[in-house]
Order: sequence, then structure tokens, then C-alpha cells
Amino acid sequence: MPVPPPVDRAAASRAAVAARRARAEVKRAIADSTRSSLHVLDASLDPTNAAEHSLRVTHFLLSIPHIGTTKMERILATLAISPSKRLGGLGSNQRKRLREYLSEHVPQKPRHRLLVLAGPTAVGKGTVVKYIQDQYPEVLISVSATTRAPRPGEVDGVNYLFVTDEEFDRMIERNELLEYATVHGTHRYGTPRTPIDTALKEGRPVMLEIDIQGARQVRKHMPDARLVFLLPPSWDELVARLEGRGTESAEEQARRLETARTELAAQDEFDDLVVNDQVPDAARKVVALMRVSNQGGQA
Ligand SMILES: Nc1nc2c(ncn2[C@@H]2O[C@H](COP(=O)(O)OP(=O)(O)O)[C@@H](O)[C@H]2O)c(=O)[nH]1
Ligand SMILES: Nc1ncnc2c1ncn2[C@@H]1O[C@H](COP(=O)(O)OP(=O)(O)O)[C@@H](O)[C@H]1O
Repeated sequence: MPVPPPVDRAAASRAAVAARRARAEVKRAIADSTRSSLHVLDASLDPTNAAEHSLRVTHFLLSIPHIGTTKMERILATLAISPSKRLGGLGSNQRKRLREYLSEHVPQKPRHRLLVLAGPTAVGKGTVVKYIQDQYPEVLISVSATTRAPRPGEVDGVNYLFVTDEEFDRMIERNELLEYATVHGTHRYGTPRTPIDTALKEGRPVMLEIDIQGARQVRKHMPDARLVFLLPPSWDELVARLEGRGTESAEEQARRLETARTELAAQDEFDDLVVNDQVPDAARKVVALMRVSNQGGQA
């Protein structure tokens, strides 16, 4: 008879306890409405989100305020979902029906006022952000740390925090960065965490202008953040803006356009697409997504 592999019972029981705790935490978060039920449902698609993925659909529904056993049973019957299902095991149609039900019937917690703006090189991110900074001063624009050298006219602490490689390493070690990435295969860029946490606690809208790798990390750590992708009116216009800016060599332009193709292909991952045709229009659309009133900006 084949010998079964040894079972590490202590480890298995520790894992079971950890999984139970994680599930309890998800349920408590929904009940306290610190996370919306839609976000938990969406997170459950990814098996690495073990707590959400393994949460029973019955426990999930019961965690939502004002849903008791009778209502829960009625919802499951209406949506044709078996009570034994776990969120991660829902079929795509069941998931769709449950999502629609939640959107229509369950009040969702308003999202963080944290907006991530990404988009291909030279689409006009910097220009739109500058416009927002001038016209909508209530929005905190995050100042990133970078290992690249300042360009003429750039001021340390205003455009970027210009740091050495060693300083950047230290920021990572001390967990001071919300996200970081190597961009265009050369320098590292990262978002300092503290100013963002402080502003969000004060109810201030916050905007990050970062690359797509960074946007993905923010989504993972702060699922309530709104991810916005800035699009050029056309590919030719993008090329014209990059050439017109004239800040990169032909070789660097080619490399950036290569990255731009990959980035444009990722636009479906974003919550909203905004075309940067006219800067004030694009800025207004972006700010509206943070539900910020216009204080003196052009409407
Ligand atoms: N992940 C990440 N990307 C950043 C951050 N700050 C800037 N970037 C991105 O780095 C890229 C290069 O920025 P920069 O050197 O200023 O050149 P640009 O192409 O003229 O904007 C842009 O795509 C920015 O969105 C950050 O804190 N994190
Ligand atoms: N809506 C727009 N229409 C025309 N030109 C624009 C527009 N937005 C930005 N630009 C120009 O395009 C170039 C690239 O803009 P920039 O803000 O530096 O892009 P990014 O930060 O995305 O790399 C700049 O020369 C800028 O003046």
C-alpha cells in the first residue's frame, strides 16, 4: 500500500485558524461598511484573496446590514444560487446576477477619494495634473520619490522628491512607500504613504499620477481607489505630442512608444477612461470622478 505523505497537523490547524480569522474580518468589514459588498465580491474572483474566495455566499449575504436569514434565502432562490456555494466558486452568470442585485439593492460605501491617473507617455498626464493643481487646490497631488535626476526647472519636493538609490532602498525597507516601480526600464519611482493617509483621513481628495504597474499595486492595497486612464484622441496625436514636447532623444521616444503600446492595451483594467482632447475638459472630467466641487475652475 502506498504510504500517504506525512501530514503536518499543527500547520494545517494554524492555516485553518488563519483562514477563519480572515473570513471573520471580511464579514466584519462588510458589516461595519468599511468595505463595500461589491468590492468583496470582486476580490473573491482572485484565488490569492483567500478570505473572500472561500467565503460562503450565505455568510457573505448575512454580513450585509439588513439582510437576515429569510431575506438571504429569498435572494439566493431568486438568483438561482445554491446556499452551499462559496464566492470564489460562483459561475459567471451567478456572479453577474449577484453583482446586479447588490448594485441595485445594497447601498455601497462611497469610495475613497483617492484617484490614480495613468496613461501612456506624452498623453498629457503632467499637463492635466498641473491644471488640476492650479484650478482645484483642494485636491492633494501626491509628490513621488524618484531616483532620476531633476530636469532643468524641476524643484526637489515640488515636482518630485529626488533621492539616491540608497535612499530609495531605505524608503522601501521602512515601508514608507504605498507602491513603487521601475519605469521605462530605467529609474525607480514611488508614492510616499504618509501624506496620502493624512489627507484621506481629513476627507481631502488625493490624486496620484503614476504608471500602470503602480496603479495595479494601489488597486491591490486600496481597493476603493478609483483608477482612471487618460487616452490620447488618436495614436498619431500621441506621437505628435511626444515629438512636440521634444524632451527625449529619438531613441528614448521609440522606447517610450513601445511602452505606450503595452500600456494602451491595459486600459480595460481601469474604472474610467478619459480622452485628453482639451485640457480643461479632461481635467474637469477627472475631478468630477472624485466628486469635488469646482472652486473657481472653468466649468
Ligand atoms: N509607479 C509609479 N510611477 C510613477 C510615479 N511617479 C511618476 N511615475 C511615472 O513615471 C513615468 C515617468 O515620469 P517622468 O520621469 O516624470 O517622465 P514623463 O514621462 O515626462 O512624465 C510616468 O509614467 C509617471 O506616471 C510613482 O510614484 N510611482
Ligand atoms: N490636450 C492637449 N492638447 C494638445 N497638447 C497637449 C494636450 N495635453 C498635453 N499636451 C502636450 O503634450 C505634450 C506631453 O504632455 P505631458 O503633460 O508632458 O505628458 P505626460 O505627462 O503624459 O508624459 C506636452 O508638450 C503638452 O504640452
